[in-house]
Amino acid sequence: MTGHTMTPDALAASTAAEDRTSTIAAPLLEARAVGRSFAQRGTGGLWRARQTQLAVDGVSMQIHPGEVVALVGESGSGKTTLGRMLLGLTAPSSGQVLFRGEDVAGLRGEAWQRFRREVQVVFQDTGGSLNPRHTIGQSVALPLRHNRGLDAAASAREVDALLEQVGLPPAHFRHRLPHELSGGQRQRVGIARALASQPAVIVADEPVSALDVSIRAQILRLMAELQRERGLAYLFITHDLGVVRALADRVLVMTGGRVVESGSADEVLERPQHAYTQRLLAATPVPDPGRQSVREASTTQRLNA
Ligand SMILES: Nc1ncnc2c1ncn2[C@@H]1O[C@H](COP(=O)(O)OP(=O)(O)OP(=O)(O)O)[C@@H](O)[C@H]1O
Repeated sequence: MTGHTMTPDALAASTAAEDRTSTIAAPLLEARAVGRSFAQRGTGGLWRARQTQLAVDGVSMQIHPGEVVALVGESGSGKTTLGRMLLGLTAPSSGQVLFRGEDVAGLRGEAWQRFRREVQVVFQDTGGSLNPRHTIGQSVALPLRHNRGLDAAASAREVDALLEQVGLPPAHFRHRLPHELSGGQRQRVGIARALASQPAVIVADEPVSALDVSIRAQILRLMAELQRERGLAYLFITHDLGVVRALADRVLVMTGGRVVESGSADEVLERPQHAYTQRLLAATPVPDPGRQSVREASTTQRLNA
């Protein structure tokens, strides 16, 4: 199957049709013609010359259980804004975001809590958002106590299991403070914290772009492993096409707030149809055989970043 360039509606219909998982599982997360505009301050005066800017313009897309979807595009194309709408952090100006078929705008009480638990985020500098006075153990315990209601003993056991899973030996890291960790180690803590809520999907917004190149592959390998082991779905927001090749099942290409092309990672990277995607690929060489090495990495390769 080849990639496509088409209108958002046609794209949504095609995405649903081409995705074999759509016939067996309802989407976890779905954007239906979502748009978001922001007021922009004009240059002529403080508030007089206000204009609105359409950061996301009628995007439709779906993320199914266990699926890794990459969202690529240049800076300013609207990727983060779309991700924030899928996370419920930014309200759409138009259209709908659905979680397990229900409009997120209408979720209340337990349904809203379930959405907040099951849809987690890992930011570029997730480690930077850790409370500097909380130990790593306390930071990871917080969602266990709040979101899952575990008692102190159960949450201590789970903290250790989670730290172990992200490659941070608990005896060594549990009592440390964030400033005592490297950037890669802090990002592992951020991943552990996201996992603590037992998510079905993680929105990962440039999760490795702040890290040294040598550390990036380790974190990507960890994320690929966790995805496989836990059957997680990811929305991977990135401008790094190497990451797409390494991890993604499906790719959406955004420019100017719109999705202009979608398809399997191989289709889009090997046979890009849209001129924008072709330019993006020409501007960014995509290293090969990373896909295999990251996807098939074994747990023994997990290193402390
Ligand atoms: N809170 C906001 N207020 C005003 N404008 C905003 C806001 N958030 C985003 N924008 C604008 O919307 C557009 C899309 O931004 P967005 O961050 O979604 O793009 P992006 O593709 O994620 O870029 P990057 O890769 O640089 O993060 C940009 O022009 C940005 O300036």
